[in-house]
Amino acid sequence: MTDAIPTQQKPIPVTVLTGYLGAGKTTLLNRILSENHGKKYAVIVNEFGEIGIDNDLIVESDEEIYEMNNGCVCCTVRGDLIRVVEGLMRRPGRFDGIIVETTGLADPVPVAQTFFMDDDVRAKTELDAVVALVDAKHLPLRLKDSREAEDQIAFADVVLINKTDLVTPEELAQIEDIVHAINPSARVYKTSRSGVDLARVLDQGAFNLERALENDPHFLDHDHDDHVCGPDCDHDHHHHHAHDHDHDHDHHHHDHDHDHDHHHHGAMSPIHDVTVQSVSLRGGEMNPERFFPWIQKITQTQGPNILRLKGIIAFKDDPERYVVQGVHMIIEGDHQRPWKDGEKHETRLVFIGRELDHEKLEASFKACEAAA
Ligand SMILES: Nc1nc2c(ncn2[C@@H]2O[C@H](COP(=O)(O)OP(=O)(O)OP(=O)(O)O)[C@@H](O)[C@H]2O)c(=O)[nH]1
Repeated sequence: MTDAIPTQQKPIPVTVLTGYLGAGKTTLLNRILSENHGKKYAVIVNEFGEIGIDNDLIVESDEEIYEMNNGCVCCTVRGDLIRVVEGLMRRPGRFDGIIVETTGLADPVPVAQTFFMDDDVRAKTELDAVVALVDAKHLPLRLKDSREAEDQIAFADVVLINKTDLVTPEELAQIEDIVHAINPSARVYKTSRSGVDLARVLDQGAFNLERALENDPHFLDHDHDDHVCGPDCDHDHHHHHAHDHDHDHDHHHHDHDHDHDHHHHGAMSPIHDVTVQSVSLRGGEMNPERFFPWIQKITQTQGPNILRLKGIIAFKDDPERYVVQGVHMIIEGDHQRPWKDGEKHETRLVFIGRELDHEKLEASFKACEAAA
């Protein structure tokens, strides 16, 4: 086309992936990025924990991945999200859709609101569906200790009850009942390893603004947008979460540097559950004979407090990166890919949980180093 007249672009569908820590969001994202569906997605991830492991767990693909900054989802992340989406919109035709993976502790409501509040974003995108992953094994526990888990299900258009391999048919039936009770209108599928026909997740046209407004009459209020979040930020959407201000001082020490213009004083964490904290450990090459017994012992003795652990492990004399991941007492590990030329053989490990003893974890972790 030589004509400079801009054509009206069809709004780009946006899929928001939500679900508690370790429920299977990245596993689903990796399926979307790996399957041969002939479509191109821009992916926006918002991770928790300052040493950026999540990004390393996403499969390598041609897809473009954008990171949102850690921060209070009410303002910092929303500002980031708008900037990223606006950037994408300047390149029409390059993407068939946008996928936003939120952190496991995030409330999906402010993320969804973003697509209605900024006029430019609203004109060019269309919230297609909020997809919630549920860890079938740990849902009963989550409903007891984490408000977010319930909010995520309640707000979803599509719910994947994942990890069906870890529960009995009776337990699974109970989980289904619970999910239906929390959200009677969601489309619900049972999955293992987030294995769902992507036609049931993408391009759903499922997001229902009326339902969102029924649940929260203030869903579209622009007041949310004008609000200047301070340390006492307590937005008036229907979820009231206490904000954690100071759990993790390192929180803003992340590698990428976004140009921020927010109004916080001091560190603001995306964690809405004040009892949850993260411990990030960095080290050199590990001795597998020390590391494996150590991590096993930690998950056995502190499993109930470990909501999530993930790490990229450099073992001495191992040409490949090793990934460990855990949720409570369930832990798995595997080689991921060869270390690249010039890549630093560094070990990074993040624990997210309650009552974690940073000093003890750090000291015992350091004792697993090959050079120790
Ligand atoms: N047994 C079993 N494990 C699963 C299943 N789905 C995912 N996992 C494992 O559970 C762990 C967490 O999966 P992720 O996809 O990273 O979960 P997530 O929701 O992205 O986690 P966060 O980003 O930390 O919130 C990984 O070790 C996965 O391999 C499943 O259906 N069954």
